[in-house]
Amino acid sequence: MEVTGLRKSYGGTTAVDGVGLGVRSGEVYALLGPNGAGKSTTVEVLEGHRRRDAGRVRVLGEDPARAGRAWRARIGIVAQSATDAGELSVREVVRHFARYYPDPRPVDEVLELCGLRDRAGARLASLSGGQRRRVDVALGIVGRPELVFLDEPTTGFDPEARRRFWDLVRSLRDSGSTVLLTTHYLDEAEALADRLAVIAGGRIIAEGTPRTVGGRDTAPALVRWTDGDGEHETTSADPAGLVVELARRGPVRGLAVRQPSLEDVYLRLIGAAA
Ligand SMILES: Nc1ncnc2c1ncn2[C@@H]1O[C@H](COP(=O)(O)OP(=O)(O)OP(=O)(O)O)[C@@H](O)[C@H]1O
Repeated sequence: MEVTGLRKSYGGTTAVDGVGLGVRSGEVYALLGPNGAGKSTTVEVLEGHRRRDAGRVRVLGEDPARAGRAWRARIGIVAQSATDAGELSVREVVRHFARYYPDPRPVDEVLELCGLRDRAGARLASLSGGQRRRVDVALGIVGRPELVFLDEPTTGFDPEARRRFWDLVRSLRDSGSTVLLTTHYLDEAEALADRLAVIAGGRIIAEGTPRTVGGRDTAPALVRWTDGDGEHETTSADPAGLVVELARRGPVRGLAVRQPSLEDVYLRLIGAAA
């Protein structure tokens, strides 16, 4: 995916204000940002579901605004709003969607991958919120997509379901799919993303790997220790040097060195952009 100068307004509200990004084939790319930052609008333009006001967009070599059925069969979408087909069973709805694609995954494989095998015969209306969300994911991957859009896919998942879903995303990547993920869970971005971008006010304010974004790898570290004078805590741009110095001074207990977490960096970036 290649995006430059993407803009979109709704009436007087500027939702996306000059976004540029590139997603390489086979990577998991996460878009992070607060509510209303412009993530879904960006994703919807890339999916071909929303018209843009300006900018150049290429997805799998085509402009989503003009791409046809064959292009659509190569992408999978898990949108924010849930599927509504309450009277059908889980298996029926997955089988139904599989018919839209030229080379679908076997229905049982999809149910297994999404942790829905035990609920295959249940009507959608009888599922819990998290189980419904898994059906959305199942419908997004049944077509064996080259590119998968996951817009806040694990909202409402319990911790075990979230871990299973992470395994599913990794197996999608291992099978060669490219994944664009939006999420509010920073641990999810850290666990899954090869690269990520932070978006605020319709602009990308930082981009990098989970380890390096926003200067995370070079930011001062928090160092805590206890010695004969009591407990101490300080930030240091040279934590290794500080630790050597502390060891030279005398016995130290409870030594901990903590680099900023992705959440620390994210909150700093968002705060600076506000
Ligand atoms: N259909 C619409 N009509 C009018 N304004 C809209 C519409 N969709 C989004 N907006 C506005 O555009 C801005 C960006 O919204 P968008 O849904 O892209 O943000 P988001 O980053 O996906 O937020 P969230 O994390 O809450 O899903 C917001 O100010 C929102 O109110």
